[in-house]
Amino acid sequence: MTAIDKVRVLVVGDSGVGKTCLTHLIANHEPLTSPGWTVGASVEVKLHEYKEGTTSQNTFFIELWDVGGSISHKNTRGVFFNPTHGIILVHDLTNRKSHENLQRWLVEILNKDGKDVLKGNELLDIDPEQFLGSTQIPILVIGTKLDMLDDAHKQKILNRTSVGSIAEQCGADEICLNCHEARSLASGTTDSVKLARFFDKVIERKYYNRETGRKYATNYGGSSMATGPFGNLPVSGSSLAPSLGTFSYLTSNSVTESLS
Ligand SMILES: Nc1nc2c(ncn2[C@@H]2O[C@H](COP(=O)(O)OP(=O)(O)OP(=O)(O)O)[C@@H](O)[C@H]2O)c(=O)[nH]1
Repeated sequence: MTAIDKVRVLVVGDSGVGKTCLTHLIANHEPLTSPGWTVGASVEVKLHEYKEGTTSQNTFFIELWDVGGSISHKNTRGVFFNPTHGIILVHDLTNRKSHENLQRWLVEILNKDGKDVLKGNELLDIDPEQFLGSTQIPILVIGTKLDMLDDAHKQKILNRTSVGSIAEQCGADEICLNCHEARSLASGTTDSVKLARFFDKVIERKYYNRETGRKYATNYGGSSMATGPFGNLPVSGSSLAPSLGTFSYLTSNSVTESLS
């Protein structure tokens, strides 16, 4: 019998940047071309192999919380931010403003009352490195709609360094992709490796002792139940692969919590 630990990753960014398409691609390995507008938050779940191929390999649930980006829900979406074990900051490569706004998203998540960094509605000049220092929450920056750039612009983006970008300021990796293309995150690609490394970091921060590298003990009540993303779920234990069938509704259907 087995129990599977979970981490909660927020997927945030302005409305329309492609968070729902991206979340679907990460969780299902296939594109979603006609997403609905997200009201509140929708959750997709995937199984991730921590440090795959090493002696430390272990299976975890990753909950991907796709938080609706509409400004009209700004005052209420804070309910989705706790706890936060990792953050995926999403921007649209064809919309520079959506990249500039990522700093606001960080402020909103990490400093919910905006104290010291917001003056009225204006963002004061903050240093994300210092701002993040105490939290050490792993961050990944993803630029979407790569397919909508002309070749010259695409090359420029793919060849640019992260100097001065929010990714550099946060010490984060950066991925640029087309969410409508399954191959964008196909296993073995550089971007899929970056994504796996990010999930490993999130898991490590929550479940592993930094000094010893050992996993903290987790204590579950029933040995025939796994703590699933939305509560306890029966697990067949002898092999993980068959149990995936039991969980398939979690990965194929989104759960939407409406705030309105
Ligand atoms: N061409 C192209 N279109 C994309 C890509 N990613 C998303 N889109 C499109 O962008 C639009 C918005 O995508 P969503 O995933 O709903 O965006 P969102 O960030 O979840 O939006 P909210 O729910 O309002 O927060 C949809 O029409 C998507 O099909 C991409 O990589 N390339």
